[in-house]
Amino acid sequence: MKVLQACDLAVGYGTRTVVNDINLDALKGQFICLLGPNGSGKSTILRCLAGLLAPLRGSVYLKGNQLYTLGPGDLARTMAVVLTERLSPGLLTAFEVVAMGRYPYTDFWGHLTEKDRCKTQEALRLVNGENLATRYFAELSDGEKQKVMLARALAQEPELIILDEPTTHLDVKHRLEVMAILRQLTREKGITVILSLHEIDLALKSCAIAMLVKEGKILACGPPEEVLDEDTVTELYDIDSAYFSDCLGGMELRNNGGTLVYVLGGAGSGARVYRMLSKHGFGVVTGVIHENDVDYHVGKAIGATLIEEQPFEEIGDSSFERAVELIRRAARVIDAGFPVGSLNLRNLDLIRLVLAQGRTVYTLRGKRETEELYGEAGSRFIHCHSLGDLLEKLTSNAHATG
Ligand SMILES: Nc1ncnc2c1ncn2[C@@H]1O[C@H](COP(=O)(O)OP(=O)(O)OP(=O)(O)O)[C@@H](O)[C@H]1O
Repeated sequence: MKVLQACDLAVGYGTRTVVNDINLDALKGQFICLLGPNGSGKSTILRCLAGLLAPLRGSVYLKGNQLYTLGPGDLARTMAVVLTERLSPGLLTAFEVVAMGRYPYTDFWGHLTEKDRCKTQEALRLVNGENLATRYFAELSDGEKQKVMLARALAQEPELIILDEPTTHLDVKHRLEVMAILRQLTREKGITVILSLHEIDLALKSCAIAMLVKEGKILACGPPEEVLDEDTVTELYDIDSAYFSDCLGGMELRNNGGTLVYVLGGAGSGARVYRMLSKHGFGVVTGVIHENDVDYHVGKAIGATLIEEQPFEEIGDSSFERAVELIRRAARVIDAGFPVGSLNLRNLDLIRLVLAQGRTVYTLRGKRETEELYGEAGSRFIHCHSLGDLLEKLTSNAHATG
């Protein structure tokens, strides 16, 4: 069932069109997210879908009816809107603010019936905010206020909720909590949610449909798994200092080179080392790494030089020889403590080769483990007990010749 429909919509202010050609079918229980750079027009679209701004062209239908023909009561019983503007409700408690959401159902004087009180309590429960009921709204934190505003929208018992940047100013816990609540509402209560977000990873993990807005038009609209690929995200935000990995579902800051460090990683042991090195201005080379390894994807996302091997293949001669060449050029070599199996045994040979040349290898393994893996040569490593320790040793003059 289509709850909200936008047909050939153009939105803007006065004579200025902000976004053109918007078409959207929002179905019952669907979670839809608008993504785009600052000023691209997400809020303007949401205001228009919410009936707060008249379209420049085209139409919006709410359950089949032209939005602008509906009276405020009908509208409020179907749609709730949570915008970014902060509410200043004087000395009202959170319960009283949530109860304001009952206005489509109360009498002229706004008297709350027992049912209204129950619905208000229920809305607070749905956002895990029962403990906030008696506190003054003005004294709540941003995250708590956001939950209360969401509860107020729920108290309206709407079929559709429109939210503008509901995760802004929230810490990671509250951000995830708000998204989890919204997702639960779509699944369990069949409420349709349309919101704008700045976090691509949250959109990817929560929404059924992502609408990408840029420079006056809709760049793409569809399941985020399909529309949020590396090239589209780069185009959407004009990013060149970071890279979006659709496999990892997040951004990585680009490695800008510097002293070249060769990292032998695998199975996630390399990822945190790459990030730390990249952050501190080192250039990262890594391998031999299998193309299905998480370290491969992180390495690729930060722009490290990769020496890769086919998934589930033993390390072949050509990748081994390339690794030997790049290790020779690297100023430092790090053994990130990767698990050793039949497919990556030759990475141990690479390390043995470096040791045989009289060079230093920094390792995150314990002494006993290096002795087990490398025999006598195991005593020639520089052991680092943490990433901080590794960084200190890498940068200290004592080991500058690495
Ligand atoms: N009331 C207004 N009158 C005129 N122009 C406006 C008004 N509100 C916003 N704009 C302009 O419309 C454009 C789109 O703004 P909008 O707030 O919709 O973008 P947004 O994608 O939500 O941005 P952000 O991510 O920064 O919140 C901007 O150029 C903005 O300056």
